Amino acid sequence: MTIDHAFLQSLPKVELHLHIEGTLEPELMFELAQRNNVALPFDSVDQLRAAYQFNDLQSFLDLYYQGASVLLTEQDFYDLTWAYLERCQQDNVQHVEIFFDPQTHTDRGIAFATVINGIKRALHDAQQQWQISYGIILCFLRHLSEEQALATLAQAEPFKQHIIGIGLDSSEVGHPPQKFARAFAAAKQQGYRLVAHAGEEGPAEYIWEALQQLSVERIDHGVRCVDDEELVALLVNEQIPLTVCPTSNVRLKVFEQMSEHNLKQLLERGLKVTINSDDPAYFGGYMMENYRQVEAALGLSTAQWLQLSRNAIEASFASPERKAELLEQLPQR
Ligand code: HPA
Ligand SMILES: [Zn+2]
Repeated sequence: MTIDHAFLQSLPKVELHLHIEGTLEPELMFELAQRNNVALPFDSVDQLRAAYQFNDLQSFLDLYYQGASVLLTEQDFYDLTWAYLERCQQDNVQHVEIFFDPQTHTDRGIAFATVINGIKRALHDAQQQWQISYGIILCFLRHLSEEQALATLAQAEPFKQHIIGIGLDSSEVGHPPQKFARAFAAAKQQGYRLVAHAGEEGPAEYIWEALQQLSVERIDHGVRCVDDEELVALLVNEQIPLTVCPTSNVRLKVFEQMSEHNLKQLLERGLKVTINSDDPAYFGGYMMENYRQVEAALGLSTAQWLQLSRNAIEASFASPERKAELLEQLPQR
């Protein structure tokens, strides 16, 4: 049968790779800039959106960190997160594990508490209103030092009950996972679940390092694993989830166009692939748009769509009860 919009919409979705700062739409950025008296180097929403032409990860990160400068108060973080959750509701996303980058904010003098309390309150409200379940994952910025990561981990301590895991993001090449081996060991000892970005622009070797030296349970992106057969075999055998971000990969030129994306190949080789939106305000696609573009370019079967959905539920850090609830919602075909 052909895959139609109604079928994709009906799939119970789980988002495992989403940077909350990457959901800041230009309209909200301008609204917050005005509210907080922050100057933006753009005259209009249209001019800002026109600047979203990226050559690689770094060209995106430069704008992404600049955009975050409008976020000052707890209400700003609430409004940011709430706007994202409204989109989740539209796209039938029922469980989210969102990344936040505390260092982007604490380095500007914003209190850790301001950031996490705003994010947390919006997630709590969405759970009440729409039964969306959630986890919060704190990411270390890998272009900064391991000492700074350890200091951030210490700052997180009073909020530990609100944070399910630790991740690693920002500029990948030149900042291998092993740089954060001690920080991840400390996080593991404190009981956090562990994930890391690896194999987006960086080599397959970084995926090995994330697994062996950081002990992560999931790999964020990971699409470059195909360069190493032994690694692919391990990822398949251990069923280590890859949180793949199709529109992000095309916009950051990891793949020139969606038809060249290796997602279908990864799936056919038995890797535990999931689909995620990464930074949807910058890459032009929330979950349904990612599903739609993948289907249009790669044409997956019904069984493959169900597999992707099942993978995301199983790969999540949701409770066994919640996972069972989500699995029950998969269409029977
Ligand atoms: O895709 C990404 N990669 C690395 N760092 C990031 N920070 C936001 N998005 C990303
Ligand atoms: Zn990411």
